Amino acid sequence: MSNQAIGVLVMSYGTPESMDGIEEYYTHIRRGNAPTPELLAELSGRYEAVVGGVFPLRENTNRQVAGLQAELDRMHPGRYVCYQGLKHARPYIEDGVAGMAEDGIRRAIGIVLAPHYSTMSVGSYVKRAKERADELGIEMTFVESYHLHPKLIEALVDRVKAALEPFNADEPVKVLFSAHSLPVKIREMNDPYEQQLMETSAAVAEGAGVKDWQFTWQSAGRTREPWLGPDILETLKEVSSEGYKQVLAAPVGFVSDHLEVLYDLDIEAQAAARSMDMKLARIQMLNTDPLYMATLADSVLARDAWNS
Ligand SMILES: CC1=C(CCC(=O)O)c2cc3nc(cc4[nH]c(cc5[nH]c(cc1n2)c(C)c5CCC(=O)O)c(CCC(=O)O)c4C)C(CCC(=O)O)=C3C
Ligand SMILES: [Fe+2]
Repeated sequence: MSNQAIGVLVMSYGTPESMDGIEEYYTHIRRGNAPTPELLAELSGRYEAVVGGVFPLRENTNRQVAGLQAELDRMHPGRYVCYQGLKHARPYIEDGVAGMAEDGIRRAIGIVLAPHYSTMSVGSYVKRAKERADELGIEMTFVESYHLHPKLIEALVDRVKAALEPFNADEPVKVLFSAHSLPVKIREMNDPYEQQLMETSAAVAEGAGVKDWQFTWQSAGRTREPWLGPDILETLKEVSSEGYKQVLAAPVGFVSDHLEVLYDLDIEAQAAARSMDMKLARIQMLNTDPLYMATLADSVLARDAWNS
């Protein structure tokens, strides 16, 4: 059975389904190596602190996939069918590709719910999808990044402006753009991740009229190898020692409310800022912002080589 529709594999990091699923999830992230009891307890503690039985990334990813489908239907009724594929949870990336094959899809486009390309992030999603698609005879192309898409920048500019409003306008505010750290070894691979993040940050700062900003990393992994820094906790100390009392966190490397934002920023960084007597606010995440949904849809259409 052949299906003329174009499959759209929407890929995201994935999150456990419940507290009981954290060990399996963490084992998958660690490539099959079960975490030590200490590591497991530490991660479970972070989820417990924010979610209380709900894992917001799952709902948000579901809503983003539905939002993209609706936007594609509006632009090209009936041409595209979205499937979900997660990196570390079910439905896995391979399950999403298999679902397309079951429906008779022969041609597909892959896109990741993360704007910036790294071989260690988007590159690994693409590799897994492509391997399964090759096995199943699906012709597949990929959106690699969309970090400077004008609608993405506009959505982030709106959020920075809105989040700056409640600050005291007579005192300086430091804007800290941030993203998930990666192992320092990406620098040897000529990886575009850092440059793309700097480009997004500079474009958003310019659009929002922000002059006083810097980029910082967050959420480095718990491994022995060195990760990109400085971490936001160090940067907050530095900014405090320079005399700042007001800071806005703009985690432009993420598109959804999830652990790295709700714990690492809203609980951990917030506590650090409070201890230094600084006011720390955060921009709202994109989630299903119509401008973000349009960014994804535009990027899919631009990759549709079969569109005559
Ligand atoms: C680049 C990047 C993004 C952004 C791009 C993208 O979205 O893809 C991202 C997002 C996310 N990372 C997340 C969670 C975790 N990441 C971990 C560990 C790791 N992340 C890495 C990279 C990234 N991660 C890497 C290189 C590791 C080390 C292990 C490995 O080499 O793979 C660990 C293990 C424990 C720890 O180290 O903290 C957890 C729990 C969640 C979901 C939160 C939720 O459930 O709400 C999200 C959205
Ligand atoms: Fe991560």
